[in-house]
Amino acid sequence: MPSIFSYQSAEVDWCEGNFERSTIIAEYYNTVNRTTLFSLLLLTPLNFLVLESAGVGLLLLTTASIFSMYFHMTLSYVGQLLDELSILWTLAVAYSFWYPTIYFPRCIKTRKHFFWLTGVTTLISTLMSFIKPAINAYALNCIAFHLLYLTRRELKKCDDKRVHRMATAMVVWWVLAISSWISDRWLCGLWQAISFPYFHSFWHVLIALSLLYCCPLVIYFHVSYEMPSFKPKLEYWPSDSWPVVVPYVVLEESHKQC
Ligand SMILES: CCCCCCCC/C=C\CCCCCCCC(=O)N[C@@H](CO)[C@H](O)/C=C/CCCCCCCCCCCCC
Ligand SMILES: [Ca+2]
Ligand SMILES: [Zn+2]
Repeated sequence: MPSIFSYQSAEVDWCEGNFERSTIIAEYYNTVNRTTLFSLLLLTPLNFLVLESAGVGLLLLTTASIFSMYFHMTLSYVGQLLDELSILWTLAVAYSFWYPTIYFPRCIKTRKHFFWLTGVTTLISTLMSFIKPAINAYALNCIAFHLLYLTRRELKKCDDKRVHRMATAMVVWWVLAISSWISDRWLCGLWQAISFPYFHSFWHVLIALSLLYCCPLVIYFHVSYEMPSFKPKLEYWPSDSWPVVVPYVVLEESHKQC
């Protein structure tokens, strides 16, 4: 019986061929393409200026990215669980810190109670994730649908064009990302037949781009709900008109918009 640390002991194997470009890296392109890390490096200084707690989220996202590299390098059972559980706990921390109070379930009165609810739910999910690891990634992807629902509700109340522009960019990149993820999972035979089994690599790039827009939006709504003495504004670096931009949040004098 192989050890849980052994190469290829994971339940999941992505479409890219194993050990084709290296003898120690199972899926070369899925391992070396680390856009998440690069985009986070860009986001870090910009977001820290606004919200100190964003640092925790960024640290967890960086950890998730490193575990994902380890997973694709080894395709081990431990690698798969580290990859999935680090995403689960990052989402849990993001929900506990930044989930708007107005969306709390009726029985939850304070953020402290919500923190406990998130903690217990995540702990139970962590234990359940060992039962059938192959379905964990599907469950994690479903969380994006809840984020889509929240975004839709927020956009209905908000007429700031910059917020709508950023949310559109986030959703467009996410649609492309999830299409690539599903293509790699379900249509691998087809991609191998045309010698192009790299859609999981595209997923890494595209989900990182979606997160690049998601993080400032999360901060924007957090500040507008929980820090009423500030008015957040979404900006793009170096300027709005550039084709490639880094989005970030600035705080102006209080005058609530959304
Ligand atoms: C100020 C900071 C705010 C941070 C809030 C953002 C919280 C997002 C938390 C985690 C997302 C990490 C996603 C990176 C995944 C990289 C690893 C990976 O590719 N793993 C795969 C295997 O290698 C695995 O199969 C993938 C599993 C599915 C992950 C699904 C994550 C959904 C996250 C939702 C993204 C938001 C985009 C907006 C949607 C409208
Ligand atoms: Ca593979
Ligand atoms: Zn991956």
